[in-house]
Amino acid sequence: MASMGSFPTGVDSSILVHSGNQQRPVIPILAFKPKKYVEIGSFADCNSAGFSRNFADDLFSRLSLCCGCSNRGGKLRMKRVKATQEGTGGGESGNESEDAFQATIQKGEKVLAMQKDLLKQVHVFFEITLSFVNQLFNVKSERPLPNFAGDCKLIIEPRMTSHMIAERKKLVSSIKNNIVDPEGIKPPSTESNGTTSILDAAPTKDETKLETDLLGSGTTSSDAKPEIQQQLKATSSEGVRSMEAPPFVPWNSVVIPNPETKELKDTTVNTVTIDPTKEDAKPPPLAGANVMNVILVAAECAPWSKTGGLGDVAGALPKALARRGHRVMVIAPRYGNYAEAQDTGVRKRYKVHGQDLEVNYFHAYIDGVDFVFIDSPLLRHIENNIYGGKREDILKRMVLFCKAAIEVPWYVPCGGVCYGDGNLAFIANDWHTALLPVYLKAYYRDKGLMQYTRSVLVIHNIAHQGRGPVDDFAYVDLPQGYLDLFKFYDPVGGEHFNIFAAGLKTADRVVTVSHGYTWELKTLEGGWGLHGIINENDWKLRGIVNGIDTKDWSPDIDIHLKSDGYVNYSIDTLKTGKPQCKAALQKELGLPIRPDVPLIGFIGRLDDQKGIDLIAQAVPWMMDQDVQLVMLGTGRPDLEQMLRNFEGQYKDKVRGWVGFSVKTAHRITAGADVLLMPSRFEPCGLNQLYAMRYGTVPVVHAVGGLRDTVKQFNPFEESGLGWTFGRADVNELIHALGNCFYTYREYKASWEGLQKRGMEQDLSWDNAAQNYEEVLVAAKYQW
Ligand SMILES: Nc1ncnc2c1ncn2[C@@H]1O[C@H](COP(=O)(O)OP(=O)(O)O[C@H]2O[C@H](CO)[C@@H](O)[C@H](O)[C@H]2O)[C@@H](O)[C@H]1O
Repeated sequence: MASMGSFPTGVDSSILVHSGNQQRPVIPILAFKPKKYVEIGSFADCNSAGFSRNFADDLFSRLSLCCGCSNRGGKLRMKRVKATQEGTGGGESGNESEDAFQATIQKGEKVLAMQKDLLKQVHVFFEITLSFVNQLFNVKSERPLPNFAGDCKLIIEPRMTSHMIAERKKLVSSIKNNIVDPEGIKPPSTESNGTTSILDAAPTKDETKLETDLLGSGTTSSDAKPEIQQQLKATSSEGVRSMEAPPFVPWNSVVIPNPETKELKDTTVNTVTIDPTKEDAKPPPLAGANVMNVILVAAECAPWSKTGGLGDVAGALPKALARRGHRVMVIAPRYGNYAEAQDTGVRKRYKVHGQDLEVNYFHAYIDGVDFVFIDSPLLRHIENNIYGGKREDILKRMVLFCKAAIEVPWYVPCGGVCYGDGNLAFIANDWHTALLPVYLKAYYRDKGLMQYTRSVLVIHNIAHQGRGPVDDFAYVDLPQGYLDLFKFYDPVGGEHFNIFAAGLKTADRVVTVSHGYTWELKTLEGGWGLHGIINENDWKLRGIVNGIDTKDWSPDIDIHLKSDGYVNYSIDTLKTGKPQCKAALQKELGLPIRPDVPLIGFIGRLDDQKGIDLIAQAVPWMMDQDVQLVMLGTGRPDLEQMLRNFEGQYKDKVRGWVGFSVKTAHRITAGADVLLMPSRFEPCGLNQLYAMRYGTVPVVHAVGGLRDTVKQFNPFEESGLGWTFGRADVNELIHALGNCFYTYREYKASWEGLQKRGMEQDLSWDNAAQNYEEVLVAAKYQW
C-alpha cells in the first residue's frame, strides 16, 4: 500500500475507477483538512455533481479498497500518514508531500468543474433540439400579408392539420424511441424531467388551438365546412412524406443524462454518440449548426427544362446542399406537364402589368429536395423556347415567376410543412430571377417582413442582363422610389433599365461560378457594362467553381451508354470501353469507323460566347490533319447553318448536329477523344468537366472557369489535364490542337496519363456546396 504523498498507481489527479471494461475519470479529492484524516469527498459532493448515491457508494468503497480510505457518515476520509523515505521514494519532507497533495486537490476540483460544465452543455444542446422540433411544427404565421399583388387571394393557408399533427406525433415518438441509453436506462420520463415535455406525443394546447384556429371553434377536421375540408385534403392529398428529425441531431443514439434524478453510472460526459453498427444510423449533417432552409430559384432546371449550364446547376447544386443537411427547395417554372410533380391545390393571383394572373403550384420530392413548379398560362408549353418571344413578354414572365416564387415558403406546404421565412435564404440565378432580391427588399424587408430571409444572386453569365428602355420599369410593379436601382447608364446602352444591375445591388451576397470569372467581371471587357457595380459590391462577391452531377455524368453508370453499341466504362476499363463508345458514335453518325483517328467533339449553345467563329476558321486546317469533328448545338440561325455547311462540305469527316439532344451530348462526351471549347468567355463551363470525367481530353481557351479547371499539359513532368491557349485567336487554337494531335498519335502513354488524371479528379458538387453554405451563412448574419 502506498503512503500519503504517493497515490497508488492509477489514482492521481483524475482517479480512475474500473467498472466493467471501462475506465472513467471520476471526481477526486474535494477538500483538505490538516487533521488526522483528510476528507477527500462526500456523498453531497457526488449528488451536486449529478451522481447518484449508489455511484458514490461504489466509488467510495473502491477508493477504500485501493488507498485505505474510510467512509464515515457519508464522508470519505483518507488517513494522514507522515511521509517516509520509503513511502515517498526518497528524502521528501512532509511539507513537500502536503504541497503535492494540495496540488492534487486543486486539479481534482478543476476536473469536477469541467464535468459539471459539460453536463450543463449537454442539457442546453438538448433544449435547443427540442425547441427546434417545436418550431418545425408550429408553422402558423401571424404576419400580415403584404399588399404585394393587389388583391392576391390566399386560398389555402397551410397550418397544422390533423394529418400534420399525426405526423408530428410520429416524429416525436421516433425521437423518443431513438433516445438510447447504452446501459439500458429508459429515456427520461416527463414527470422526472421537465425538459422532455415538448416531446410528449399528446397534442399540446397549442396544437389543439391550432386545429381550432384552422377549423373554427367546436369543429374538428372531419366536421369542417366542405370547402375547408377540400382544402385540407388538397394540402395533404399528395401524402405528407415522412418527416425527418431535425437534421442537426444524430437521433440514433442520444444519451441524455439527468443530473437531478437519473442514476448515471457512466460519468463520461461526451454523451452524444453515433452507433455506426445500426443500419439506419444517420450521421450528423455536414452543415452542423449552419443548417438552413434554402430555396434556389431558376428559370430552368434539369432534367425538366434546360437550355444550358444553368439548368444543370439548378438540378444538381440543391441536392448537394440537401446532402449537407439543409432543407432545400428548387422553384422553377412549369413549362410542360412534368410527370413527377403533383398539384398542391394552392392557387394564388398576382398582378403583372395590370393583368390579374393565377398561378398553381406543383410539387415533387426527389433526392432530398423539394421541387416546386409554378404553373401559369404565361409559362406553359414554352419548354423549347424558354427565353423566346418579345422583350416585354419575357419580362412579364419573369416578373410573375419572381412574385410567385418569393411567397412559396409561406403558402406551399412541402411534406406538409411550409418552409416559413425564418432562417431562410433564396439563391436567385442570372437576370431572369434577379428581381427576386429586389422584391424581397422592396415588398418585404423594407416593410418589416421576412426579416430573417436573405438572398444570394448567382452570376452564370453577365452578358445577358434583362436590359430595356427605362419605361420597362412599369412592368416590374414597384414604387417609383425603386427606379434608381434599375436605371443605369453605359456607353453602349446609354440610359436604360437593367434588371441584373438592380439584383446585384440588392442581393445580400453575390456568387459567380469560377474564380477566373470573378476577376474578369470586374474588368471593362468582362463586366459587360456592369463592372462598376460589381467593383462597388466586391465585398459581397465570391467565386465558386461549379461541380457536376455525378449521377448523371459518370461513364460507369451513364444511362445513355447502355445501348446502340455504347458501353459503360470506368478508369479500369477505359482502354476497352472508350474505344467501343468511339466506334458506336462513329457508326451512329455515319462516320468511318476508325479507331486511330482523333475524334474532336464540340457541344454548346451556338452564339458568340462559345467561339464558334474560331472553330470555323480552324476547320480547313483540321481537315488536313486526318481527324473527325462532331459538333452539337443550337442557337443563332447563321451558326446553325454553318454547322450544316461543314457537314455538307466534309461528309466523311464532319458531323454538324443542329438540335438539343441530351443523349447525343452524353454520347459525344464518351465517344470523342478531344473536347474543343474555344469560348471567348466562359464563366465556368461544364462540358470540359464532363469531358474530363469521361477520359476525353479538353482543348480550351484559358478564360474564366476554363482556366480554373483545365491545367495545361506538361510533357516533361507528365502533369496537367489538357491544352489551353491564351488568346482567342485561330493560330493559338491551331497550335494547341496540333500539340494535342501529336501527343495523341505519338505518345500513347502520355495520352493515357492525361485521360486518367482527368478521370481521377473529384468534380462532384460536394465541395462547391460547402462553399455555397459559407456564403449563405455569411448572408444570414448580415444585417
Ligand atoms: N445542343 C445541345 N444538346 C444537348 N445538350 C446541350 C446542347 N448545348 C448545350 N448543352 C448542354 O448544356 C450545358 C452547357 O453548359 P455550359 O456550362 O457549357 O454552358 P452555358 O453557357 O449554357 O452556361 C452558363 O452557365 C453555366 C453554369 O453556371 C456556366 O458553366 C457557363 O460558363 C455559363 O456560360 C451542358 O450540359 C451541355 O451538355
